[in-house]
Amino acid sequence: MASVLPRMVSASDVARVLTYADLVPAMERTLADFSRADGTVVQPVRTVIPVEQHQGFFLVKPGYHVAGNTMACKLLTLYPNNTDRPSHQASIVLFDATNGSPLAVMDGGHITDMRTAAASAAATKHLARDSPRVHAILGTGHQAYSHFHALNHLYKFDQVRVWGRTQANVQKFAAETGATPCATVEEAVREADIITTVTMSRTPVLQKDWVKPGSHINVVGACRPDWQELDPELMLSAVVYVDSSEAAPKESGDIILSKAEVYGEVGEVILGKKEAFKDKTTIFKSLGLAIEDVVSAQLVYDKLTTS
Ligand SMILES: NC(=O)C1=CN([C@@H]2O[C@H](COP(=O)(O)OP(=O)(O)OC[C@H]3O[C@@H](n4cnc5c(N)ncnc54)[C@H](O)[C@@H]3O)[C@@H](O)[C@H]2O)C=CC1
Ligand SMILES: O=C(O)C1=NCCCC1
Repeated sequence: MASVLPRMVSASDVARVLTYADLVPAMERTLADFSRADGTVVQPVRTVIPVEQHQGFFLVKPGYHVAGNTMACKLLTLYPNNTDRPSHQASIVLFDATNGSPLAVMDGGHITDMRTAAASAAATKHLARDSPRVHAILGTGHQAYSHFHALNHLYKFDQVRVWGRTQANVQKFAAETGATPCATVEEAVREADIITTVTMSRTPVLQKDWVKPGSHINVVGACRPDWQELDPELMLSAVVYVDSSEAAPKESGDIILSKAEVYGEVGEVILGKKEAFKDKTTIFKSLGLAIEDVVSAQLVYDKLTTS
């Protein structure tokens, strides 16, 4: 058979068909499937190549969802100093797992934003106390916007607060979303029920003393072994959940440098294998699973080919 060229899928194609209504339950199932550890998901810890000459990183993330017969690889660059383009740029190649043919080459930026936020929403659903009233977002970049929308999809908050290190960006985010702008992290997180850290910081931005006991914290930034977003005392005082207990001790500076114990994977909580300690302060340390990209890419492809 002659080779067939894969379909090109743009960011606007993705934005047209991908919704949190589909993605939050899909990521909930995917986190659980990953934690089955029975071969349902085949996924190595990602390869990260430092591009030292340009202060960047090149990440390669392949995954195969056996039960879903879905296979893809995300190629992602992380250039924290970019100013004229996004700090994270990605392409996802989706394959037909039956015969190995490439089906599509997709823009991976919007998928990364949305699937990360949907995974945090799924974790929050299982780890946060019921009826949270205040959500505090630290950071004003792509993930700040996607987490604002994904968490709003799940809950009706009385108030969403935002803090960022650049006040102009805080004001812009507030004007665009209706969130309450905050001048300091302490002001943003005071009495918050849910806190989401989505910064590119390499040193802690969130201190233990500012956090209400019993809150839930999604820690989404700091994907390098020497980067942190949280005060080590906060890490040590909370119950720490991760997406992958294989990747976390290799990749998460918040875990490695604080020496915090990982209680379990959020997927194990969803499966009922581990407890959700909702009465305690809970942390979901997200590093991002390749299988989240695989399942999201297949969802986009299915929607585009059936609509
Ligand atoms: N866990 C996961 O699956 C994923 C995690 N991420 C991580 O989430 C974080 C946010 O990603 P994006 O929103 O796409 O990036 P972005 O570049 O769009 O936004 C980064 C934000 O961090 C802020 N920032 C930079 N340095 C800071 C510092 N020293 N202190 C406080 N704030 C600082 C910037 O002002 C900006 O608001 C990054 O750390 C990124 O690597 C991104 C994608 C997936
Ligand atoms: O899974 C991803 O995609 C990412 N994870 C950590 C930060 C870079 C993007």
